[in-house]
Amino acid sequence: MSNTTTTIPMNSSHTPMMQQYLRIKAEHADTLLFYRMGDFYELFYDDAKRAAELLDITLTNRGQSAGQPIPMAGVPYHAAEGYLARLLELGESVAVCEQTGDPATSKGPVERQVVRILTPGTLTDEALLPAAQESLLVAILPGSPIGIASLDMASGRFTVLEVATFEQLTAELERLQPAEVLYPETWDWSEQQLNCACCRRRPEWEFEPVSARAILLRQFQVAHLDGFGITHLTQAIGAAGAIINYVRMTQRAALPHITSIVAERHDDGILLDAATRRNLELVRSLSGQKTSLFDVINSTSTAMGSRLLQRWLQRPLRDQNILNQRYDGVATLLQLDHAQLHQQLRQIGDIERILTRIGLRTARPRDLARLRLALTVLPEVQKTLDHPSLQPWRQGLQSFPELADLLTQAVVEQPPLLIRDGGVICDGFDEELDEQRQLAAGATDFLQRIETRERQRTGIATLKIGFNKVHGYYLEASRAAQAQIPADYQRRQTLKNAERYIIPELKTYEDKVLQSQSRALAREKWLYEQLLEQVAEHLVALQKTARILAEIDVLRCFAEQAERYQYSRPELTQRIGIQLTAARHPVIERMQQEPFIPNDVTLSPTERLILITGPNMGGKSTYMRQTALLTILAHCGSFVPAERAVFGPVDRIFTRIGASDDLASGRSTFMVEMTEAANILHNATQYSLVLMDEIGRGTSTYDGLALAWACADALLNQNQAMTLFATHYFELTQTIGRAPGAVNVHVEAIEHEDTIAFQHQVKEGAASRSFGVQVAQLAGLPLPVLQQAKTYLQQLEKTTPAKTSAQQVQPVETPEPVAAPPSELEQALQQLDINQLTPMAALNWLAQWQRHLKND
Ligand SMILES: Nc1ncnc2c1ncn2[C@@H]1O[C@H](COP(=O)(O)OP(=O)(O)OP(=O)(O)O)[C@@H](O)[C@H]1O
Repeated sequence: MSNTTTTIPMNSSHTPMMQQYLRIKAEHADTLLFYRMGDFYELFYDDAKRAAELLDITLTNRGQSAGQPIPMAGVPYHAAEGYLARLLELGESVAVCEQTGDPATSKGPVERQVVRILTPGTLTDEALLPAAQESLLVAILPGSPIGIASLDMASGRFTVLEVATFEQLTAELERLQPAEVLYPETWDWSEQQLNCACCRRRPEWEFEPVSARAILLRQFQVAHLDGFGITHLTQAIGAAGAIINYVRMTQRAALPHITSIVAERHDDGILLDAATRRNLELVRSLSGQKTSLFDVINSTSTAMGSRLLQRWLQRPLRDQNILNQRYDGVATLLQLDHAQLHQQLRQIGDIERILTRIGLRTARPRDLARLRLALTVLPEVQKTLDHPSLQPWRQGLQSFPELADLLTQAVVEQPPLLIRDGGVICDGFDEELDEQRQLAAGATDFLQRIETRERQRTGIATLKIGFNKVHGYYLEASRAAQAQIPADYQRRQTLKNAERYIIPELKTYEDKVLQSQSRALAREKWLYEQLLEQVAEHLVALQKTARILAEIDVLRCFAEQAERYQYSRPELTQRIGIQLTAARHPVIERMQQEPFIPNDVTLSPTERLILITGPNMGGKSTYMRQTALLTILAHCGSFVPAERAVFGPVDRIFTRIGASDDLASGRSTFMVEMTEAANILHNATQYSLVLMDEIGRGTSTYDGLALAWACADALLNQNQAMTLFATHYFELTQTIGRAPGAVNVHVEAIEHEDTIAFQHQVKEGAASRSFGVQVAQLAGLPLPVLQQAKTYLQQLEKTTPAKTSAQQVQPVETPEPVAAPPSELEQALQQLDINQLTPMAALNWLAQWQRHLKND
């Protein structure tokens, strides 16, 4: 965010223009001011220095004012969009100040006004917005509860929710990834805490719930907010009011495209905390490469579909009815010609954002041409979707034949970029426009006749009529033809090789041409505005259609993925648990050359903690992550990469994966690890899926082991969560791994002549060792170091056998809740039916056991 404090004294010794500039700048102290001067936007003083630095443009001086040189930098008006886009991407905001007065009639500097303020979270211009991503404006009202409102200005989607804690707020911010955050000025959170490059403190009163309510009532033109189901969300209403206030201030226009507000409940979706979202790389990969879940499954046909897919992945739903409806949709689309639907949707394009620009009356001619194409394709889409299980979507899809006709009649096939240049409205659409155009064209014809006539009169074959802004129409002849110039020609301009002349007749027609041209342009502009008004009358219905099309686009993408990669339809049940048969990791299976080995997962109340051991690189993390990713995919409505997948209710997914220092906030690897673990232990329930990867490894062996043990125990016996627990502490396989409700599994590896081959197959039972040294060898650790490590390992195994055998961990006291697992002998004894036992059989039984124990 910029801090452009202009250090210029306001005094009357400035030139009149600088006085005007400084007056306007004073009202926009914290934004860059683009001040229109002719064909340029100029920036002055500190703004100029900042823009020159950020945009790498030349910093110059524009004379002096008040005895001081004025630093200045400028960008050409026609190329402004590119520069604006860069500034906004850097988190800057820009106030655009245009000339609003008529230079011809102005005394002193022409009148200027700020017509719009562009901020990262309030963009609607196609050129300034990333197509595939939302740019959300979020407002936060801290308190109890915390109110959150978010607006996607470019589509008009406006939502509110309330959360109880700051952790939940952080999780929501991680989900929303706002482009800009507003919060009360008295609140002291930093940009880093808010996870946003552009944070703005706004006056407290803008968040005041009573006046915020009044603002919303006015915006939606309703008497109360009951219809939106948000009446009780006082804090969220405060935040929503602040958003409308801010957007009105920046747009300086009505906001007709914001027609409703939706209340989200924090727990409607599977809750994912901030760390989990990052760790699972749902829509962004940690490395910044294109390998997030979204990247691999996104095959949507429209940008609005791609943005919706990201929203769904960020907020998996819990409502099984909606999910089943989506599965039905995907299953049906699989049967239909979804390639054809893809083609149709591609033609429909990003109408969601076009509609917003129509609402704001900033739509450009090509927006209307694209909307026209979309409306023409719509009946075909309706036909494609004519199927009973697609009714939930098909029903809401309207077609707009009259509007399509209107746009066909009104707008030319390939309109120019801007209405300013004319040529947008079709001939025959409006009589008056036709008349003006004919006049302009007639006069042009006349000019051509003059040209032919004068060529004949003078005998100069190259004589031609031209036009420029300074001299108007002129006759141009080459220097060589000077001798043939008649006496009634008046010389106007001398060029290197030519002379330009006027004759009185030319001037008369010049006026006619210019007048009729400018009248035609004015009429065209007026007609265009009328056209926008007419389309805007259907805005609400069109927006609804756009929303449905975006959903269809995502479901079609799910169908395509399911078909291409053999995904299957998930089954949902009310019984707690997750069962996956032959499940695959949706990202890794596509990224790597080697075939992916599918694995099963069974989580249920009786097998609720799976303790995973095995060598480094064996596939433990992959196994855990794929379970979470499949759960998320299924709860978006997608099919999943597994032969069979059954999900009971899931309320949250927690992960404690990977080790990263959070140096920015001064937390070490171990501290981050423990903070995340604490969050899990406080919040996980029996419906939660918990992934714990090598907890405790950030500290000393015994501390780590003790912590891992205690965490696993709590998850198993207190939280009773569905837990996947990967560890290198083999001791746990003998303790926790044998407790009721827990199972040991291991990933296989085969050791061969000092090296190791990974099977990536998850099997029952515990692994025996880690193969750390062998994996280090694969990683290319120098041979002498490896040999040394092997020697140390042998020594350690002799002197500190605690690392390798279960009995050796006895000194570590078993925590209370873990029942010591019955030994084989105890189990056999329990099962023995004494009443059925003869003395001889009893003796035999004893002897058998003694032999068995001696052999061991
Ligand atoms: N089921 C599988 N099929 C094929 N390849 C797999 C499978 N699982 C894992 N891999 C491959 O093995 C690599 C290592 O897997 P992963 O990171 O899950 O191992 P790990 O056991 O968690 O290792 P560490 O203990 O070092 O963290 C993966 O990047 C992937 O390339």
